Amino acid sequence: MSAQREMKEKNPWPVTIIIIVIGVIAIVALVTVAVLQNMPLSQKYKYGIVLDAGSSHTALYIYEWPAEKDNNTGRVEQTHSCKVKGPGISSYASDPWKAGESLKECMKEAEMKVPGKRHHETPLYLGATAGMRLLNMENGSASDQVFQAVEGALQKFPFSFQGARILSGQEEGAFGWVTVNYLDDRLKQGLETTGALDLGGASTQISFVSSNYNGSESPSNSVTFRLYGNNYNLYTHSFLCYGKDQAMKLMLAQQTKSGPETILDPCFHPGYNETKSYSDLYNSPCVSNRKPQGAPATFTHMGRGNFQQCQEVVKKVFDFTSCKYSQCSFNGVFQPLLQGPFGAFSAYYFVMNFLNLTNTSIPLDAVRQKIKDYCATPWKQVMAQHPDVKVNYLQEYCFGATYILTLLTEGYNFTSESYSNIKFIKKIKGSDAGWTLGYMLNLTNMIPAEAPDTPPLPHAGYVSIVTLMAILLFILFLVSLRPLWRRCSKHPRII
Ligand SMILES: Nc1ncnc2c1ncn2[C@@H]1O[C@H](COP(=O)(O)OP(=O)(O)OP(=O)(O)O)[C@@H](O)[C@H]1O
Repeated sequence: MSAQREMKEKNPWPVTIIIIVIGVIAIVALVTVAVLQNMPLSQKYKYGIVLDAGSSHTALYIYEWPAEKDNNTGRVEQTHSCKVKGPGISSYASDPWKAGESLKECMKEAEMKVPGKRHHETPLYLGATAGMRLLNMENGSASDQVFQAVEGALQKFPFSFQGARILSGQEEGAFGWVTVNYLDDRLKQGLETTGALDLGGASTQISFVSSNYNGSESPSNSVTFRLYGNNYNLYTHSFLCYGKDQAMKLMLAQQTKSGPETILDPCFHPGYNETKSYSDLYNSPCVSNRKPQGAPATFTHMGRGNFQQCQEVVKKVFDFTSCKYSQCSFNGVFQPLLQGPFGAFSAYYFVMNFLNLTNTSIPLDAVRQKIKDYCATPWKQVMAQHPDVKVNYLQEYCFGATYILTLLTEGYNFTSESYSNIKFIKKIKGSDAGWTLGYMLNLTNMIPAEAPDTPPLPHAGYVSIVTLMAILLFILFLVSLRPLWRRCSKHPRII
């Protein structure tokens, strides 16, 4: 009986198996905890809405980011955009309530897109750009009334409305630059930044960091940022009246100085023939003081389709005669030496994309030739080739492309070499390039001034080390049981 008990006590296998099972369970539990610990709890998101009230139209953007990465390094993404039907809010000066009405459809869409339980905490901003800047210059009370109407309409929605205001040209340029560099991940990583070129309807912005600009020359062009622990001294300038639509008015004003009844415009296709009103052409503060005395009510706008002549007329809208700084772009505005890559968006993209010219490795001479051929194409043929393109856009691509090329090369001094540093872009990683994202990131303090503390090990490294250590400990434990194994193998089992 006692010999039998001794035999039972000396059989170590059940104990060993139990130890192995417990050990395996312990390893699995440890690794599971390590994997789960650092995972986002449940995917909760926060939202922000920005309305870009531009001169030509208003667009609504919804941004989304993981709630636990709020105020940190979480990637903010555009999840939805809505183009407001009709013109920009500045066009409703004589019917301000319609400006508010116009936003309702997109706002209702936003109500559907943002989860109901997040509505009240979702900030809603409206930023107006050059159209409202011009209206405000021209008629301050009309601009106030438009804002009242817009604010009244937006307050009726369940979001956290943070106000409607006009952005300065400097803000528009700087936030466009923040957007591009945030989306490209250049800020967090402290990489060389990308300059931003924005061509709107009524203004155009150029923003970039140049190592030979510290803000001392022409300080009004300087914006400083401290982002993720890096200091940036940004050069930025917004040219009011040099957006695509207002620049066209400047160009047409050049050709109608003497109040003619007909103009043969080199920037429009041969065969183009439209009757236009002088008061519509001269209705903006960019040209109103140039309206020819005694001009007839209308003029016949005919196309000639000549790129070189168009370029000559376009050049005349820039003033290259005076510069009180070490160097200027145009109109006496300081500009440091161009540096680094550039992202060109809004109308830069629309126009160059239409002409299949977004590839900037195409030599400038070939670009010119393509625009030349396009401008010379008869208007009837252009319309027949592009039945799906809105005529309002279609008629302006010849002027648009000539203006873009002239602005870049003569205005900003891009050369045949530096032209290839430009990338014509619409979106970066699914988000539209423009000032809206940078504006929201700034107002929600989403980009920290200092680099956030990062854990000493990345999550994958942490999990690997925990797994490895657990396996090693288990092997050590098994090795420590060696005397038991030996006993087991030296004494054959007695039955
Ligand atoms: N698909 C398109 N093809 C050609 N031109 C377009 C297209 N879409 C918009 N545009 C034009 O491009 C220009 C710039 O448009 P965008 O919406 O960026 O300017 P905006 O915000 O209205 O102007 P601003 O920023 O000066 O207030 C406008 O003249 C607009 O009419």
